[in-house]
Order: sequence, then C-alpha cells, then structure tokens
Amino acid sequence: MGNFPVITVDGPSGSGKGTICSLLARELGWNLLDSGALYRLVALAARHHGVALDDESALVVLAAHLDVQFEMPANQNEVSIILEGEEVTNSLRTEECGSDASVVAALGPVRDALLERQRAFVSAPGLIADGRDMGTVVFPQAQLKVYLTASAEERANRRYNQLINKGLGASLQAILVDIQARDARDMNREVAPLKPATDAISLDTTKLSIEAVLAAVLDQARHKGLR
Ligand SMILES: Nc1ncnc2c1ncn2[C@@H]1O[C@H](COP(=O)(O)OP(=O)(O)OP(=O)(O)O)[C@@H](O)[C@H]1O
Ligand SMILES: Nc1ccn([C@H]2C[C@H](O)[C@@H](COP(=O)(O)O)O2)c(=O)n1
Repeated sequence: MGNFPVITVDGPSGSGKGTICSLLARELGWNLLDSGALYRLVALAARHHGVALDDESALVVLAAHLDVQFEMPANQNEVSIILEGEEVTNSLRTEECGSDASVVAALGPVRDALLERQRAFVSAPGLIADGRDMGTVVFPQAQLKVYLTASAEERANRRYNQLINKGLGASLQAILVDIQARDARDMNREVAPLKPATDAISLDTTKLSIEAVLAAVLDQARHKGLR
C-alpha cells in the first residue's frame, strides 16, 4: 500500500459515500478511488461485448483487461470516464448499470481481478477510497475507516430527488425495491460482503446533513492526525 495514508468510506447505495468522498478529497487535497465505478465498468463492458452476467470466466477477462481512462476535462470539476475509447460517464451512473455491477461484484474471481488495480490508486499525499469492501478487504491497514448508513427509505428518497433534479423520470417505489435488492445482494454475498470493518467508525446519516457528515469525518481525520 506504500507509505501514504488511506481513508476508507464504505456503506450501502445512497448512504452518501460518493458525495462525502469527493468533498473529503477536495478538502484534504487527496486522491480519490471510486471503486464502484470499476464494477460498473465491468458490467458495462459485458453489455458491450454481449457477455452474460453469469459468465464468470469471460467477466474475469473483461475485468483484468479493462481499457479505461479517467480524464479531468479543462473547466469541469467532474471526471470523464472513457471505456474502450467511448465516453461512458452518464451510462455508468444509471440504476440499471448499478444493479448489473452488484451482480458481477458477487463473483470472487472478478473481485480478485480488480484488487491490484484498486490498490494502485494509493499515491501521495493520500487516498480516499469509496466502496463496499475498502476497509475490510482492499485497504485493511487504512488509517481511518468510516462506515456510512441511512434507512433504505431515506436512501431511496435521496436517489429519487437526484433523478428528478436531473430531469429524469423516476418511481420512488421502484427505487426502494431496487435499493433493498441491492442491499441484500451486497450484504449477503459470500465474498467481501458489505459490512463495517471491526475498527470502522459508523455514522447513521439518515437525519444528518451532508455538511454535518463531512464535519464528523473531518473531525475523526483530525483526531487521527491526518489533517
Ligand atoms: N446526508 C445527506 N443528506 C441528504 N442527502 C444526501 C446526504 N448524503 C448524500 N445525499 C444525496 O444523496 C444522493 C446519493 O448520494 P451518493 O451518490 O453520495 O451516495 P452513494 O453512497 O455514493 O451511492 P452509490 O453507492 O449508489 O454510488 C445524492 O444526491 C446526494 O447529494
Ligand atoms: N468496493 C465495491 C464497490 C462496489 N461494489 C458493487 C456493489 C454495488 O452495488 C455496485 C455499484 O457500486 P456503486 O457505484 O453504486 O457504489 O458495485 C462492490 O461490490 N464493491
């Protein structure tokens, strides 16, 4: 893992990991790993190549040879993701892609194929790692481990508002059902299930604002001498 510090942020879909990790990375000036994007990329590459989501050996080949670039276009503050030469930033964020990612992520050999790629993100001055198994499997030596939760209803509401604000149609009930199915798959799989590391700090964000969650995590970082 090198000698650079790592802060891991794990939790279920919609708990606020991506939001908090981006803010933390900006506040601390550290690098960011969105590990969910890697699983989403494998799922998208499978669709592009007509590979079934249960074809383990073909999925492992896709995961091991992902041809992806993360680019930061001038005058923009969001990373563009290019898969096999095609801009896929928006397709990656769909609910369908998230659900497919959760299916391929249950396969141990696919997870193994992505392990070193994730660890290679550690670089100066430090890394904020967003995912499901960052604190338990990928970075067990991380200096600070955070586990974010929120009720499924609150997470569904957040996702619903996010889609409506983007001008996209959405059904709150369908989102809640999808979130519950994703939780069950991510928490109950045999390999690297979603759970807090034994040394993680858990934060229930159901009734906390984004600012309050960020302040609580920064407080922990300060406590550990990371800022
Ligand atoms: N504490 C909070 N209070 C209210 N809204 C929040 C809070 N945290 C995040 N949100 C909003 O909830 C939505 C989902 O957040 P985010 O994408 O960060 O979740 P996530 O855990 O990364 O989900 P996923 O794992 O599916 O990518 C966003 O619209 C975000 O602005
Ligand atoms: N470290 C990770 C990150 C993600 N996954 C799987 C499980 C999620 O449902 C799916 C999409 O993740 P998201 O982009 O919504 O954070 O990918 C995982 O198993 N391990």
